[in-house]
Order: sequence, then C-alpha cells, then structure tokens
Amino acid sequence: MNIDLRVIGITGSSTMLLSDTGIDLTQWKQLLKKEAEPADIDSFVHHLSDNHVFPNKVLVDCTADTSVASHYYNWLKKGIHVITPNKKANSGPLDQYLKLRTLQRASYTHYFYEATVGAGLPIISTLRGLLETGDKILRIEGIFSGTLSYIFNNFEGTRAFSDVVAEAKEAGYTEPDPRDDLSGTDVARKVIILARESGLRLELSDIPVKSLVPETLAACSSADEFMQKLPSFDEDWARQRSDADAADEVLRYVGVVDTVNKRGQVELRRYKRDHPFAQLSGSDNIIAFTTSRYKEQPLIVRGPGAGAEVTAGGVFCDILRLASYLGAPS
Ligand SMILES: NC(=O)C1=CN([C@@H]2O[C@H](COP(=O)(O)OP(=O)(O)OC[C@H]3O[C@@H](n4cnc5c(N)ncnc54)[C@H](OP(=O)(O)O)[C@@H]3O)[C@@H](O)[C@H]2O)C=CC1
Ligand SMILES: N[C@@H](CC=O)C(=O)O
Repeated sequence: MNIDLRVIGITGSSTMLLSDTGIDLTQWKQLLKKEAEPADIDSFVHHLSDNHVFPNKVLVDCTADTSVASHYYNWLKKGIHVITPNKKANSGPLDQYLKLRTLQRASYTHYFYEATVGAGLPIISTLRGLLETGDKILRIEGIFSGTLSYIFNNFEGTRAFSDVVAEAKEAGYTEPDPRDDLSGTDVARKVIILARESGLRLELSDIPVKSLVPETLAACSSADEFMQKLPSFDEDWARQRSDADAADEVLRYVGVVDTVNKRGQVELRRYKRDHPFAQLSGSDNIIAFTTSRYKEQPLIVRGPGAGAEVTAGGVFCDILRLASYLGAPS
C-alpha cells in the first residue's frame, strides 16, 4: 500500500519520527522547510489533495501551533487523514472540537492523537477501550506532565529549582515555551482532552489551574528571558520544598477529571513519601482510571511521558494504526 506521509514541524519529536520511519531526513527537511512554512501550508495541502499517485494521504502535525491545528477540519474534509501530538485542536474551543469529532464519525477519514496525552503511553486508547466496552469513567487522576514530573522528582537536596527546569528544557520534555508547562496550561489541556473523551462538555477556562509561573515573569517577552529571570525565585521554591520535607512529604503537580461532578482540576499537592505519586522517577507520568469496572483498584498506566523518542513512538504507533485501518498487511 502507498501512503503519502507528510510531517509538519522539523525538530524534536518529528525528527525522531522521521528517523524511526527510515525516511531520508535531509531530503525531508529541505522539502518541509520549503513547503511547510506557515504561509505555505494551504498550497502544501492543495498539492497533497491533487496528488493522485497516492490514494491515501496523511498529514502529521508535530508543531505546537494553534494555526496549524485550525486547518484539521478542512484537511479531513478533503480526505486527508490527520495524526498529531499537538494538543491545540482537542483542547481549543469546545464547538470546534465537537465539529471535528462529528466530521470524523461521519467520514472514512481518520484523526488520531494518542500522543497528545502521555506521549507514547497508551492513554487515549486505554480510555477508548474502557468506554467502547461499556465501562463508566468515574475519575481520571494523575501526573500528566513529563516536565513537572521530572522537575519535582529531581528537585531535591541542595539543587536550585531553576537548574532543574533548565535540565527539563534541555532534555526536550518542555513545550517550546516552558511557561506552558509551569503555568499548568499543558496539564489543563490534557485534562480537557481526557474530560471530553469521557463525554464532558468543558472548556479550558472551566478548569481551575494553579500556575507555578511567578506573576512578574508571566509577562516576559520570550522563553529565554523567562529562563534567565527564574533563578530569582529559587529561594521561594527551596522554602516550599523544605516545608514539605519537614512533614515527610513531596510536592507533585496533578490533574483530575471528575466525571461524577463534571469538572476538572489542576494543582500542586503534597503527598506522603509512600504514596504511588511520590514513587516516580525521570519524566514518568502516572494516570489512574477509576471506573465502574476498576472501582476498588484503579487501572494505572505509568511510564515516561515526555521526550522526543517516546513522543515519536506514540505518533508512529498512530501511523501504523492508520495503515492497518486502511487495510495494509501487517
Ligand atoms: N516534547 C514532548 O515530550 C512532547 C511533545 N508533544 C507535542 O508535540 C508537539 C511538538 O513538540 P516538540 O517536538 O517538543 O516541539 P519542538 O519545539 O521541538 O518542535 C516544534 C517544531 O515545529 C515547528 N513549527 C512550529 N510552528 C510551525 C508552523 N506553523 N509550520 C511549520 N513548522 C512549525 C518548529 O519550527 P521552528 O523551530 O522553526 O519554530 C519546530 O521545529 C507539540 O505539540 C507538543 O505539545 C506531545 C507529547 C510529548
Ligand atoms: N511538555 C509536555 C510534553 C508532553 O505533552 C510534558 O512535559 O508533559
């Protein structure tokens, strides 16, 4: 089977994805640099729609761009499948999300986004599996940010908070602007995605979020400026950590989807050291599904939830799922 596969966004997860698929990176970088500049996206897609050599066309959006995500509806309408780790479409305005889902249900064009929550971890597919087999979701609770997991797992002893944030950025765990992680927005987007998948009709603004970005740094004009100024808050953070330490507790940043009360929540909490959320390492995510079937003991998915390699794995898995839906021999 022939699939015309195009990837928008060059660095991070997309670079890893292209190397995973064995595609010539240099050739693709040239093609994409030329064709996938924001202003050229329409002509890029026009070219795709007109390409009759390949009957199956898929666009993989590996950017974090809202404007790229705003094109999905038209692409799907043109019969172009869309695969993405970009959270912007599914956590954007509810009416647009519902429009996308309705279109998808009514057509044979596929829209896959497993890596939007938990990168390569099977979160969306686990949730879908529970719902499709008649289970009822009661609560989804967990540590949804690889960046914030890494930060609080490593913010120990005499280390400065800002140094650990810089390490998370260097490791490729953060969003292009780390304030999207530290403000809790990235976690809130994941909470909204899971809430909507579970049937709740919530907007991002319905989720109360505890931001970790100091007010004075929210207005920094660039991510670089923010990173430069962050050390001035190291002492505040050291105090919060030692307060928790004195109570034999750790700091953890958690998200909650409460389907019973139809709400979501994102906050910084303290947990006793023997709590499962306190036992994580690296960029681990942990997501606990409490359902009618898994009521006493929640179903738990745990593992690294950020980084180019695992994100590319999640996206690649969606590409293979699409190929199998389209009838490719396994
Ligand atoms: N990193 C991770 O662990 C995970 C990331 N994701 C999601 O994956 C996506 C990519 O993340 P990541 O790889 O870390 O980010 P990066 O910043 O490493 O890569 C984003 C790439 O997209 C390019 N880009 C941005 N806007 C456009 C545009 N309009 N047209 C074409 N290219 C564009 C950027 O180009 P330039 O540099 O020139 O601006 C950059 O090369 C995000 O949506 C993120 O939320 C999901 C799960 C985990
Ligand atoms: N920045 C995000 C990347 C994955 O969505 C995170 O840290 O979890």
